[in-house]
Amino acid sequence: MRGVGEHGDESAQLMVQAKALVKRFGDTEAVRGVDVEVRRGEAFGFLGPNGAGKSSTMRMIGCVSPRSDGELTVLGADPDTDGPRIRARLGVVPQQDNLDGELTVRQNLQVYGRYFGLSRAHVRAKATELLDFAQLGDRENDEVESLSGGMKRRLTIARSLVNDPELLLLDEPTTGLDPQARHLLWDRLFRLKSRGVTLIITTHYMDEAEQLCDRLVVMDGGLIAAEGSPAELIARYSTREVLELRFAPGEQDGVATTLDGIAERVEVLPDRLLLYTRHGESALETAYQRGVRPVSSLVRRSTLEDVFLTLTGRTLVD
Ligand SMILES: Nc1ncnc2c1ncn2[C@@H]1O[C@H](COP(=O)(O)OP(=O)(O)OP(=O)(O)O)[C@@H](O)[C@H]1O
Repeated sequence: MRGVGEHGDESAQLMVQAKALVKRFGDTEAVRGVDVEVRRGEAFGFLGPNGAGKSSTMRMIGCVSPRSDGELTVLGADPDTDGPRIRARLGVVPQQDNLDGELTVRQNLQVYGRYFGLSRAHVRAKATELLDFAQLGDRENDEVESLSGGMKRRLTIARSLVNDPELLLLDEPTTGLDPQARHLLWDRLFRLKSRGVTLIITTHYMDEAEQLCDRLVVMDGGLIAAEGSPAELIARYSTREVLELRFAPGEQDGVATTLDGIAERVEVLPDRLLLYTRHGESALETAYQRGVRPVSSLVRRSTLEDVFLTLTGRTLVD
C-alpha cells in the first residue's frame, strides 16, 4: 500500500482527504457532500448536534462503512480497496464502549493486541505501557465492570493504541462523563497529540472542540457550515464579547426592540437575550439607560456555541 510517509510532497502530510463525500441510508442522506483535509499531527474536529452526520463521516474514514459517493483517501489509500490495511494503522474509539465486561482491565488490552498478531511478550509489555498511560495501573486485575465511566473510556482509548496507530479516531469521546473525568481524558489526548498522533474527534461539546482541536468543521444537516481554527471561527462569525440578559417571566417580550442598535446583533432565545458586541459592559450600561431591567446579566467572551448559533440559528445543546 502506498501511503503517508512514503512521499516527500505536501499531499503525503494529508492523513485524510475527502471530496464531495456522501453517505446515504436509503432515502436519508446523512452526509451530503463533505470536503475535508486532515494534516499529519493535528487534532481535527467535527463539531455539530446529534444527527449532523459526524458519526457517519467518521465511520467512512474508519473504513467500516463504505461511501455512497465522492472521494476519500485515508493514510494515502482508498478505503474501498485497502480497508483492512488502513484499519491496521488506525486507532478507533467508538461512541459506545465495547470493552469485554467479563475480562480484567489488563486482559482487555492483551486480547485486543493478539487480534493484531502481536507476540505474547510484545502484547504484555504494550499492555503495561498502556495501563500506565491510561492511569489504570492499580486496576489492572479488576473486572472492567467495576470501573467508572471515565476509567472505561480511558481503557477504550488505551486499547485503541495497542497497534501504535498514526491516526486516532474518537467518536464523541467524553459524552456522558462528569467534568473531572472529561478533564482527565482531555489530558490523555493532549499527551497523545504531543507525541505526534493525529487525532480526529467528533463532539457536540463546543468547549471540547475549543480545548482540543487545532482545526475543525462545524457540521449541520450532513453539510459543513464552516471550517477553521476555533479562534478563526469565533473571529469570523461572532464578536469579541457577548452580553447575556435574563428577565423575569413574561418580561423579555419587546426588549430586543428597545435594545436596537446597541449591539452588532441580538439573538432572542427562549430563556435569554444575547447581545453580540465588542464591549459587553458598555452595552449593558446603554441598556440600563434605556430602562431595560434584567434580573441577571453576564458579559462573557464568544465561544463556538455562538458561532454555531450564528451559522444555524440554533443552539448546539439538545
Ligand atoms: N445505519 C443507519 N441507518 C439509517 N439512518 C442512519 C444510520 N446511521 C445514521 N443514520 C441517520 O443519518 C443521520 C446522521 O447520523 P449520524 O449518526 O451520522 O449523526 P451524528 O452527527 O454523528 O449524530 P450522533 O451524535 O447522534 O451520532 C441521522 O439522521 C441518522 O438518523
